[in-house]
Amino acid sequence: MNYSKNAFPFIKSGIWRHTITTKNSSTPKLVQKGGHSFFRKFGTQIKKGPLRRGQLLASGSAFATLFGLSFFDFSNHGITVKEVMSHNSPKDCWIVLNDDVYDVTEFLNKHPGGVSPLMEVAGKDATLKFSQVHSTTTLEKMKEQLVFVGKLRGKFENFLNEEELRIEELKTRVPPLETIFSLSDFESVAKEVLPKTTFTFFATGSADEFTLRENHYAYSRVFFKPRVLQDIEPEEIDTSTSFLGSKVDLPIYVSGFAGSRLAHPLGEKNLQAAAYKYNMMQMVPKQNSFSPEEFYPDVPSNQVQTQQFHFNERREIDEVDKLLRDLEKRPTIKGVFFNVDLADIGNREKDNKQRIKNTAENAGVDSIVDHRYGQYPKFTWGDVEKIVKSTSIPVALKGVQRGEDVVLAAKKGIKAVVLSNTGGRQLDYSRPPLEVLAESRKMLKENKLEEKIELYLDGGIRRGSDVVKALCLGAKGVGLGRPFLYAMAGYGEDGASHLIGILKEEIKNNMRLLGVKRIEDLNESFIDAKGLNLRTPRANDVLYDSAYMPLSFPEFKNL
Ligand code: HEM
Ligand SMILES: Cc1cc2nc3c(=O)[nH]c(=O)nc-3n(C[C@H](O)[C@H](O)[C@H](O)COP(=O)(O)O)c2cc1C
Repeated sequence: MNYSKNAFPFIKSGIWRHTITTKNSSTPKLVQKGGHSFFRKFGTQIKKGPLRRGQLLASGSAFATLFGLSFFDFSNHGITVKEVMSHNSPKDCWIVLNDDVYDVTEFLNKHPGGVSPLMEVAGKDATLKFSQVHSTTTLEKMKEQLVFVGKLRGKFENFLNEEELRIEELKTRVPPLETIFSLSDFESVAKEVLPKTTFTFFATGSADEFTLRENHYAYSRVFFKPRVLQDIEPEEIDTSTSFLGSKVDLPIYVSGFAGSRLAHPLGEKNLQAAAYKYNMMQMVPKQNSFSPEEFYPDVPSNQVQTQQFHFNERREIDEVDKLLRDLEKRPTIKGVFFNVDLADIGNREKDNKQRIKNTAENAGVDSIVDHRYGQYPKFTWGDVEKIVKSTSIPVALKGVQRGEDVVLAAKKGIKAVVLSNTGGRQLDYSRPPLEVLAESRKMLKENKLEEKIELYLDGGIRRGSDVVKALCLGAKGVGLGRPFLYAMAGYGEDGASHLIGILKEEIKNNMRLLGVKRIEDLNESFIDAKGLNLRTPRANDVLYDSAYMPLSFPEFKNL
């Protein structure tokens, strides 16, 4: 399957016309609830609502063929849609993936993403939802865990539900990109144009979200000490630096995360293109929704990328050599970042609540019990040592959270660490990475190891000033996660590029005002970080706070 952007130039417009032309949807509603009706304009066609998936473009079937789908099946063999739909409970759950019907009842409690995402598509065609989070590789690797029932006969009649209709309409009138001035502006648009379940998956953190909030607020505890009257021409400001030996034009990178295709159909490809445009590093996620065969043909050989990887099963640790050999052959990959804060999945309570609510509604049951804990395999310093010895690729760790571990990593030949708590999605009350950075720099200096390892950090970075503060405290570079998802949600690749442009200008502006010409000249003398560890009252950050979603309490039933 080729998802090359050139094949679908209109996708760049940010309007997801094609998403409603496929038959493979996760929301098969045989009747349109509520009878919404309004005029909608698509190119030269004007349609009057309620929209049916597949109804849209005159060339719908040709389009579907491009996606490797066929709308009609005239054979009498296979399993009917009605039959599939009757297997929609936790005790008897079938789903359809690419016209193959699977019984996933046994798999429900083994699914690393939990029971509820599967129950959301119980008795339905799960192809689209699956492809938004997984690549075809995931299915191939795990097929033996699913029970193949047979081929689907016919097609699901899919209508857009009310939320989807509202979103499609909103997407035709998102604010012009020129009116997006900050990363928070992107977030406000994303909150409107993403389904609630998706926004909740992106935005929320674990438990009471103290870490999620502190990640960001830590930056507000550091102030600048500008140097005045410097002999610097405005155009002399240079934001370039080097990451793991490769030159990049910005000290920021797009982090590796799941779910890009939930934000936009071209997900990670948008990020790759925008990162290349700015010569900014892209960390390619393990959970890339494109398989390597779909993803890498579009990647120029001089792009700067790294690979993020985590282990879902022990087998993957034992077979890590294969991964390393593959990565060694990829010219763009400058390092591999292994997650080290995944001894268990974080308690993402808000996300789970939202999913369970959705799922229970869809499945017509009161509640769903989700088992997500205790699924990750043991991954130790011993494994890390073996990996370092067995590859020529620089090995790095993502998710380090204390100075002692940074020192240990440097001693064991690790080339870089990302000080990260996975954006507040793992252990709540983990400290903000900015604090860990200050601690780590000090401990590396004490151990004379500061030249041995590069320090990166991510979590809560929303302004150029945040970036500059982290660099002053000794970070080589900083990663961003959610802002890229939000930018893509409203505007696809253009949004991702605009986001980088905003940060670049903010960084340059901060450097000019600080009296600093080059990234390597930023140091601790430019900041006052005395308050960094004082997690005491703070001034409200209005933009950040207004986008924040509070945790909700259980609701009474409507009888
Ligand atoms: C039946 C076939 C499926 C298989 C074999 C499968 C496999 C997996 C695997 C291996 C992961 C862990 C990924 C990682 O941590 O690297 C995962 C996570 C996940 N899956 Fe699935 N999955 C399936 C179906 C689905 C469907 C149909 C949905 C959505 C409706 C879904 C949604 C998710 C989500 C939301 C996550 C968690 C992502 C995260 O928190 O990072 N999965 N799945
Ligand atoms: C929706 C979502 C999914 C994520 N998935 C992963 C993942 O699969 N692997 C990983 O290492 N980090 C993952 N992350 C964490 C990011 O890589 C990054 O550490 C974090 O988002 C940085 O915080 P920020 O979002 O505040 O910028 C995910 C983050 C989000 C928001």
